Amino acid sequence: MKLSDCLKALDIFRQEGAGNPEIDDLMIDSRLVKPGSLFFCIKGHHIDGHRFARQAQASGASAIVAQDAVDVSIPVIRVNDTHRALAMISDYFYGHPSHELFLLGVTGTNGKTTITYLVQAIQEAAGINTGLIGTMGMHYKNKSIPVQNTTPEVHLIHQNLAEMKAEGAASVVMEASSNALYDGRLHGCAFNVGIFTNLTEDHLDLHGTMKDYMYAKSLLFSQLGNCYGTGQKKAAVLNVDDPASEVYKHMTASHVITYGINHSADFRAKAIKINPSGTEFVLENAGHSYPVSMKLIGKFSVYNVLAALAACSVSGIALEAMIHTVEQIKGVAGRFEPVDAGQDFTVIVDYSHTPDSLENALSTIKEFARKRVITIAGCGGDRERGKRPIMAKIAVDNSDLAILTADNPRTEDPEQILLEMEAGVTGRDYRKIPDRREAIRYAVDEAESGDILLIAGKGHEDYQIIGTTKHHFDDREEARKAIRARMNRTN
Ligand SMILES: CC(=O)N[C@H]1[C@@H](OP(=O)(O)OP(=O)(O)OC[C@H]2O[C@@H](n3ccc(=O)[nH]c3=O)[C@H](O)[C@@H]2O)O[C@H](CO)[C@@H](O)[C@@H]1O[C@H](C)C(=O)N[C@@H](C)C(=O)N[C@H](CCC(=O)O)C(=O)O
Ligand SMILES: Nc1ncnc2c1ncn2[C@@H]1O[C@H](COP(=O)(O)OP(=O)(O)OP(=O)(O)O)[C@@H](O)[C@H]1O
Ligand SMILES: N[C@H](CCC[C@H](N)C(=O)O)C(=O)O
Ligand SMILES: [Mg+2]
Repeated sequence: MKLSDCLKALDIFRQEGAGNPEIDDLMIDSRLVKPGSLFFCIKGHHIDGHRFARQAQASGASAIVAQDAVDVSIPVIRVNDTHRALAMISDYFYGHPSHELFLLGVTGTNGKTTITYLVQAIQEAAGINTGLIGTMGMHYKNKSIPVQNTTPEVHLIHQNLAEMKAEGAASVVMEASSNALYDGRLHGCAFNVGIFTNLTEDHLDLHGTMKDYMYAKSLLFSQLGNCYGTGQKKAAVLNVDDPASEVYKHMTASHVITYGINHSADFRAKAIKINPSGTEFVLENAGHSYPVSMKLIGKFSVYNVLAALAACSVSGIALEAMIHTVEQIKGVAGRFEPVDAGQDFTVIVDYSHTPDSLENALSTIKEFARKRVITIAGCGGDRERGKRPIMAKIAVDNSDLAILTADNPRTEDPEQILLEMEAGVTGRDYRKIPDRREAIRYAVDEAESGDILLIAGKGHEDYQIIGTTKHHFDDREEARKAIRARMNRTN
């Protein structure tokens, strides 16, 4: 596409330097620039991308988009906000893919990934080809593309939506992280359905206060429903048991569908029974009751299923068919995933990396624990610090034995993170084992017949980030190795 065509996406800009080069792709990282790239200078959280304009030119960039002056000899498009221009140009460059897809976005502190998998499974079973974008990558048909972010950068979103559409997707379900909503990574995405899970403490390093965190998430709902009469169905799917829904309800111009357990809702679960191999409940919808018996475990899983059912009802899929699909789902990788290597105690790997999710995981376990509960927990480095003492307290107070350890210390000192966690622990005994591998071995060796060991925080992750290096590390593999080693010693 010619530069002048790309610029049709912008209403306000100024071109410095003559020329109308061909644009082959859109880039925000100078290290990835190729001949023909249009390079956008983004002011990031850490670095100002304008510093790399010359490097982009040296790598063959055709033109630059910048909000500040840059010293290059290729055409420069000056705009007020480069990131916004990136969103507008990407949407145009890739042919407005989100307008032709049934696009669902999921926001909330916990449950986003799980709900995207549920929605994809329900829609696929109903014959709606569905792509997925989220924490565990971008997936469509047999293709998987790894991601750096739960919600990728805006040009990657539009590019991948276009590819999914070209390969036959009718719908895409994606996670809308608060960081991404706030940073504008979802600008230009025409969502049909916005789903809200819950709002509890996380990411206050970026958002500052819970109120600002709540408003960042509201951006998904204010993007919905401003185009009546287009034939596009739109709905906000809100959790009535979370007070933030009351705010979001007023922020969307679209239809609202509610779900919940504690209050009256369009999709409501009652008579919930949790056991070690699944959960049963009665779904109430439009005056009818439907028994549900699923393999997913816990009250939080009931919330996720209600959200997915409510969201998929927008496409008109029959409720009985949706329930049938949900009942077949075995689980989502790293979310309450059992590890069975023939041991006589239970091991559960779970991606609970927030206070609320850890509390939920432990309260679910308590529903069926007959003997001791052993918990391994850590907190990520270069992430919100306020949650550290809270998570440590939850782990220690709700376990017979808690082991505090490292979880992606990144550029922070793991010992310092542990000290901040320990500040929240009062009066009860716990162990501190900074090396996560050692912590897992210790816990496995301590476990006795019938105990439950929860390894929290990393779920599906197959790495431990130390400094800026990703080392291979998988809680499920480590648990298996530790169990085998223990069995070999005792045999
Ligand atoms: C703190 C934060 O949000 N960072 C995101 C942000 O990067 P940044 O603002 O730090 O970028 P920067 O390093 O300052 O660089 C500025 C610009 O210079 C460019 N650059 C930089 C170096 C160079 O040599 N050449 C060059 O061109 C960069 O490509 C960038 O365009 O923009 C990048 C591109 O979109 C993101 O990948 C990056 O996510 C980092 C990896 C991250 O850890 N983000 C977390 C906090 C996050 O967003 N998490 C949420 C999930 C949360 C949840 O699920 O609960 C997510 O959606 O992933
Ligand atoms: N509805 C829910 N309410 C509270 N906790 C939940 C809920 N669903 C899942 N969890 C807990 O949160 C963990 C993470 O779940 P999931 O990956 O689905 O959330 P997420 O919102 O995608 O997280 P991330 O912000 O890292 O992308 C799970 O392992 C489980 O412990
Ligand atoms: N999406 C979350 C994932 C946290 C996972 C945990 N293992 C950690 O590294 O803190 C984040 O980026 O904050
Ligand atoms: Mg996720």
